[in-house]
Amino acid sequence: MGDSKAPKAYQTRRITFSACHRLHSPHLSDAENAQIYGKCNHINGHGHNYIVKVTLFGAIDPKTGMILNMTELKKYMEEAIMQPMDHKNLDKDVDFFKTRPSTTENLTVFIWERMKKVMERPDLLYEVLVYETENNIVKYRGE
Ligand SMILES: Nc1nc2c(c(=O)[nH]1)N=C([C@H](O)[C@H](O)COP(=O)(O)OP(=O)(O)OP(=O)(O)O)CN2
Ligand SMILES: [Zn+2]
Repeated sequence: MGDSKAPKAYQTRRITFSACHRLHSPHLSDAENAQIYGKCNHINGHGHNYIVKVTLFGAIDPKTGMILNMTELKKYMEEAIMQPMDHKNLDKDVDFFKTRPSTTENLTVFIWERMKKVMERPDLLYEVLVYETENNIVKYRGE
């Protein structure tokens, strides 16, 4: 069976990491920041146990039975997500968030861009889903 006729599937791996941040935009005044972000703008910051789900979409290789070995995906997620963000202060330790607020929306974009850089087959990347809390969830598909 050629690759074009192989069935396609979605493959997801989940990881968690811990980080602290505060919501503060360099594009807004202190008063605007306080008004828009409220308690999340507090100077002391606060922490989250983030959950990230990365989904790939692609053909199931007829020989291996896999889209991508989960061990490879784990390695990519370690490099793209855990190394820069786990147990870090997102605003101070990650350059990406020095020019934009560390919202969950921007986290999904950061993870998407990092995954694209580290993956050997970046065309397989389909979706990045981030739970900031169990109630606050953002997904990004590179649009
Ligand atoms: N659009 C966004 N809005 C908010 C974001 C965000 O990333 N994108 N983030 C925050 C804060 O970082 C904040 O930590 C949210 O915490 P909290 O309000 O405590 O979380 P919950 O909504 O889960 O808490 P409840 O108990 O359900 O109130 C704020 N806004
Ligand atoms: Zn927060």
